[in-house]
Amino acid sequence: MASQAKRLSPRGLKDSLPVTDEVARSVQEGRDAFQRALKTPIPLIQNSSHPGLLVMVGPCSIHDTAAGMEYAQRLAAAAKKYRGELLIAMRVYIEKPRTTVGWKGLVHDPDLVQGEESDLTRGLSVSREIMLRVAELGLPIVTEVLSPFVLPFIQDLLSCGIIGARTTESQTHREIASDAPMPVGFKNGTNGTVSVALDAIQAAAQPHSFLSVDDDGHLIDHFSAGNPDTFVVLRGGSDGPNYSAQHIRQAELAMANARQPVRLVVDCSHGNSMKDYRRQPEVAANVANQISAGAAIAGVMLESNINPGRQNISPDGLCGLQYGVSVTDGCISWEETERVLEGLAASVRARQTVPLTPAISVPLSSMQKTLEKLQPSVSVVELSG
Ligand SMILES: O=C[C@H](O)[C@H](O)COP(=O)(O)O
Ligand SMILES: C=C(OP(=O)(O)O)C(=O)O
Repeated sequence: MASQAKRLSPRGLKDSLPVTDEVARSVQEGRDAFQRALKTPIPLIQNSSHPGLLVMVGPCSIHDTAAGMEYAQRLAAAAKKYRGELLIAMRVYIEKPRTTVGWKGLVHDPDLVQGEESDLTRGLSVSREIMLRVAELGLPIVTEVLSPFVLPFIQDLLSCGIIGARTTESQTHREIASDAPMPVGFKNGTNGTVSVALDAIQAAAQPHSFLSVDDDGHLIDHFSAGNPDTFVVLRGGSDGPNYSAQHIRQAELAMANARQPVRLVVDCSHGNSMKDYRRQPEVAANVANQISAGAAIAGVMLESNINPGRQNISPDGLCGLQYGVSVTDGCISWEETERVLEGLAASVRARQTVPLTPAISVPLSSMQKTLEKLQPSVSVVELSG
């Protein structure tokens, strides 16, 4: 028998777990940094105003908030170490879209009771709480935007939203993206079709009238302004991976044909790793090579956890599980993640040491103008001799 419905309001939860001014500032800085990272390609000369390569990294899903926080602390240190080269954001995924059925994430089932009646009210609260604690570390948060009813409880803590492969074609999700106060990435479809993500970014850029939920939990007739800060995430699909240089060029061309700015992120997991987490470093290394050679890739996504692999949910709930191991898709270990981050940072450095000697002779004044347009912090000086 269904239990008695409880009334929930985003305002009630936000009042019990409020953001401080410092957290609000840090979330806004994360949103701005994402915007800048997407707007212009990683510069060929070091430029302090560009935040570097976007790296969205973290567990496939959060099921144990203590392990999630331990991961966040490690990642916050890495984010500091690579500041200026990598813009690191943590995947704090609290909802999981399932191909058929399965655990739907911390929001829906915080006690891992799968199939039995779960405590969604507690799920919302522990999900907001871990996001708040991660944001307090100064780490930008990225999550999949799945339920339109969950988003108002956590939106103020997000620096970026992702619409997953199973919902990129959904009008509801495109409407939500059109109203989001942050950049939103659309994944290609599960079968590998990129055109649906391109359709989505065009739809999300437009204003929409749609039903939404306000802070008091009431349905409202809402009007969105349209979101120009969207991007495509290439995640591969059932027809194989789509991260090769050829795939990147095809995607760039498709975006240009759709009159969209080229903003591409490669997901090293899912279809691109052929669902084998151990392949993610190989995908990341390939992407790193492309980045050092100047490819128009704004960022990468990685599924990573404290310990490698995955495990099935045990009937004993959290007590029956190995610490720091995913209960959804397999993840690379923290040690492997450190190696991948170093490789990505090295690719940004390599891109920025490409010799700038022009192959043809151009007048100094015109070269100076072009360079200053591309890199406002650079000045060209004439050398004698
Ligand atoms: O990223 C996670 C999974 O790929 C996604 O939730 C689908 O999982 P499933 O096919 O195991 O249901
Ligand atoms: C579900 C996910 O990805 P996708 O939508 O690409 O399957 C994910 O990144 O957790």
